Amino acid sequence: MNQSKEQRILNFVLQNAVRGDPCSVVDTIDKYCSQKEWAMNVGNEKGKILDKTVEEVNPSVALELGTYCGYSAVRISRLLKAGACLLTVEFNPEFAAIAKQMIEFAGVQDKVKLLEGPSEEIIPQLKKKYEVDTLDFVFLDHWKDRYTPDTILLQECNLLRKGSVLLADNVIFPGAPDFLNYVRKSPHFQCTNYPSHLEYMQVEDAMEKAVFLG
Ligand SMILES: O=C(NC/C=C/[C@H]1O[C@@H](n2cnc(C(F)(F)F)c2)[C@H](O)[C@@H]1O)c1cc([N+](=O)[O-])cc(O)c1O
Ligand SMILES: [Mg+2]
Repeated sequence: MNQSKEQRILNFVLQNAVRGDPCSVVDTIDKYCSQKEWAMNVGNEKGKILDKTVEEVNPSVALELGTYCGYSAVRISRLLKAGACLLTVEFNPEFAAIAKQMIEFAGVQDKVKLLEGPSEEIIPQLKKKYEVDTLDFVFLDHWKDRYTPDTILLQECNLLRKGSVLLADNVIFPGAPDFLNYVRKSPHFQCTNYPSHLEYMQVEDAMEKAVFLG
């Protein structure tokens, strides 16, 4: 049974990155995916926008939708203060298994909680089952047609507070037009666009920051 691309990415990290060093894990994934096999990690260029936003917010509780191989979970959690945590949601069991190993190799497992399942199931459980009050930061990088329904669901579940920051990947490519429309038209969000490029490619992309106004 030949290996998946995600397994090859993990193996490359296990053999080439420094155990316990999140930066080396992030750099090693970027090296593999820029030189050997493209993969849908947020990448280093948009990753720097993600870093700046996380540092600005300095979240106590962060949520990521779309773990994939764990690249952005490692990237985000390396910046979290002591006692802060990232909840990351992954739907695909194979990807979740890869991400779990990636997170453990990077040594950030104490800051990251990997939740397996669909967002429409997990989001309504965050308060009672995962003891979340409100979310300080949300990174949206899962299926693009889920950005809007999940943003609405987060509001319905009272998981956002005045100042909660949403950051969405890929609002240009592959694109999330209905999400852009929704947050930019809503009186409850203050939006900022950050032009960038698709990971490992010279294709236009952008990230959108949407601050919840309450
Ligand atoms: O399709 C893209 N991303 C979709 C990403 C999808 C990932 O999010 C998971 N998920 C689904 N639901 C949930 C949750 F949380 F809801 F449960 C989590 C999926 O299993 C998958 O691992 C994409 C595509 C390109 N591209 O260039 O084609 C570039 C990118 O940066 C991309 O992010
Ligand atoms: Mg993405």
